[in-house]
Amino acid sequence: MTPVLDVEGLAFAYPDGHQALFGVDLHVHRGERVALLGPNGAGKTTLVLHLNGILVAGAGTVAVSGLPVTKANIPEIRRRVGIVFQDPDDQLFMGTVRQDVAFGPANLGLRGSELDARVQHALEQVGMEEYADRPPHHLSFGQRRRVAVATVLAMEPEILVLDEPSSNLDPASRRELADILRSLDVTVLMVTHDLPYALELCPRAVVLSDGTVVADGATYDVLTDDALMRAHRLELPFGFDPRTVGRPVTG
Ligand SMILES: Nc1ncnc2c1ncn2[C@@H]1O[C@H](COP(=O)(O)OP(=O)(O)OP(=O)(O)O)[C@@H](O)[C@H]1O
Repeated sequence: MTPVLDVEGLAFAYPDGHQALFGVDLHVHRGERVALLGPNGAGKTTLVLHLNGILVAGAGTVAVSGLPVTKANIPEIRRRVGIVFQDPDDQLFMGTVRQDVAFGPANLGLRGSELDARVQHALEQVGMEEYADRPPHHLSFGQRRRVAVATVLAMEPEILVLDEPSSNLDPASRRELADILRSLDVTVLMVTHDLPYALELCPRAVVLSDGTVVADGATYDVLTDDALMRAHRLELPFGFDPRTVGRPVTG
């Protein structure tokens, strides 16, 4: 089966010459939830920005369900790969929640009842249907993050990429978002420094360090590999022990 995400030998240097990625390989299959871990400056954001063509590979290839990420394919790639950025305010700019969620599918040409149904479904998936007519800037941060997820889900992406989805959420909102993400029938790639969240949500973790994949395996195995964790500046929160929590439940 073709992986939904196929990254092969991806290397990239920024225009100032800083080499951020060195031959990264990453293959993700449909329905997987994968945590992308690594210390500050490891290259996680740089990798993610290649997945929908914001950055273009210096060397190597990126393909989504077999379609290469190239300039010519960018409109279709952006439909297939939805990125939820860390700050929801980067993604919400219309007068109402409904308008924000409708923006992407309307750009794809959806109209009328088809568009309404798409918006309604996306809002239901994140439990925000009651807020459809509210201005996004009147919502709490956690509610805005959920709406940002809905704007991406409304595009019916093949891969949902989330950058630090648990940041700035209170414990209840954090858990609610985890429940939402678990309930979705979509492939998830989640960049996070929140290692308990990675363990809770993602059966698989990939560790990037200095632009290279240094580990790719079961999240539990990664987080309990003390030497690996120390070598790549990955620290569990005080008092958190994966051994007492166990492995994430699949599905
Ligand atoms: N526009 C840029 N120009 C030059 N170098 C950059 C640019 N953006 C990022 N870098 C460098 O590329 C490397 C990888 O950065 P990147 O933001 O991808 O890391 P990250 O793993 O996402 O880090 P963090 O966890 O802090 O968000 C870093 O050394 C960073 O300083």
